[in-house]
Amino acid sequence: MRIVIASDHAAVDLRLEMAAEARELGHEVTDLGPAPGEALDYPVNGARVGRLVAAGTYDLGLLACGTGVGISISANKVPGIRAAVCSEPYSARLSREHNNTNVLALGSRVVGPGLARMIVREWLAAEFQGGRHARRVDLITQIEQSLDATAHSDSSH
Ligand SMILES: O=C[C@H](O)[C@H](O)[C@H](O)COP(=O)(O)O
Repeated sequence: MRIVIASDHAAVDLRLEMAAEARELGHEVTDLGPAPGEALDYPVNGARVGRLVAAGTYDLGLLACGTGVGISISANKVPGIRAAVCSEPYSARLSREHNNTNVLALGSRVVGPGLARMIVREWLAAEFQGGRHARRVDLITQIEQSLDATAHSDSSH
């Protein structure tokens, strides 16, 4: 698969580890940086990766910051992005199988390199299961597009 990866300044080493794992698994990986020593605010690269995945330029995105939280929130602001921050492989796998995540975020101050590689491996190997999960992911998309019935009933209060 075509994968785009990026981080902020707090997660350069972890990002390189994640990129290496994806490449070793045979994926085509584009690394947007930043370079070691370069300061970069996490929303910049969260949004960049989100836009590139939402546009279909890449199949999946990998992100990292200190906790994975800020950069995943940033990516999730892009319509069409379902980013999950994970610190163990089970949630990473289920995030693909049930939630059809298209971006995975990890925290460099949360997980070590070995666990990060395992999480990336599990996430990349998993596949969306569809079925009842597709209905729920469609509901998420409707929320994003303000098309869900709940949004209309809320507006009457
Ligand atoms: O969610 C935010 C991330 O964990 C950032 O990596 C973190 O806030 C960066 O902090 P600092 O600039 O103090 O390294």
